[in-house]
Amino acid sequence: MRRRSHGDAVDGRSGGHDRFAGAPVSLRNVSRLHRQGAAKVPALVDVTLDIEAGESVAVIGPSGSGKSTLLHVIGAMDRPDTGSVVVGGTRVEQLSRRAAAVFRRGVGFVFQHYHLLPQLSALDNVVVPLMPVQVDFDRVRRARETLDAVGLGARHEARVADLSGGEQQRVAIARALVVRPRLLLADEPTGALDSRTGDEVLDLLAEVQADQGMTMILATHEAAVAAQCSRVVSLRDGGVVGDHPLWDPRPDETLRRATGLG
Ligand SMILES: Nc1ncnc2c1ncn2[C@@H]1O[C@H](COP(=O)(O)OP(=O)(O)OP(=O)(O)O)[C@@H](O)[C@H]1O
Repeated sequence: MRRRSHGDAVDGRSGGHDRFAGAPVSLRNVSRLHRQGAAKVPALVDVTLDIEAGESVAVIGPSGSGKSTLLHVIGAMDRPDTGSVVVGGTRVEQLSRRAAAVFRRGVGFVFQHYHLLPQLSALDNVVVPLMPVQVDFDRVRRARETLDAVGLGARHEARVADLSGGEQQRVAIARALVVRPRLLLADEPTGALDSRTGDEVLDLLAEVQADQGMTMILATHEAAVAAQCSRVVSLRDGGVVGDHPLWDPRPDETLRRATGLG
């Protein structure tokens, strides 16, 4: 895996490396029932999970096992029916709508389908998350530096619709990083990419996570993607059925043994 030097900061401050603390994440007995017409679908069932500050955790499981719902309740995009979600000392499930919106501004989200504004430039997309907040720095400068850090130095002014899938995902990662998140949530971040481009995006995510020290939670159903993280949590039918560190220097092997995937 490529590693950037520590002097090559991603966070947009000049003057070298600027690592900041990740947020610990703690879920206690979290359940979430989705309604589908008359039916009730248990998306999360009594999930208890502790993630340390700065950990990188893959959440794996088959389609419908609750991976996205888990990320959504951690990131205040959805609210559990029961249980508690604490992120960096904040009781997320108790936040008002307004407070949840403020909380989300400090979380980096990366989605499978990028969720960018396609008619705007790469630069404008990265500036957008900084617009609602009072800042004492130059937004455009920080956005430019963040795009440079994800390898898009030459594409600032390009319309997102004209970029390749891999470039679009890099813009989405820059958009997530520009707020200097203490928590990065990535939902199938390589799901729409070919394997080579997907590997490059994964390398980038692993690099920024290691450089900046934020907590990262990455949902995937691919063993090779999960192997980029230091711990794998397996979900099935909304419940945690496995939780393994990936300590082996051959993570694919460890993952296969630990989870039966791959
Ligand atoms: N907004 C929603 N309304 C109704 N049902 C939902 C909603 N979101 C998720 N579900 C259901 O909850 C269950 C868990 O879905 P979730 O998307 O969290 O799983 P997943 O593991 O991320 O799946 P995939 O890998 O296919 O994205 C599924 O049965 C899904 O159909």
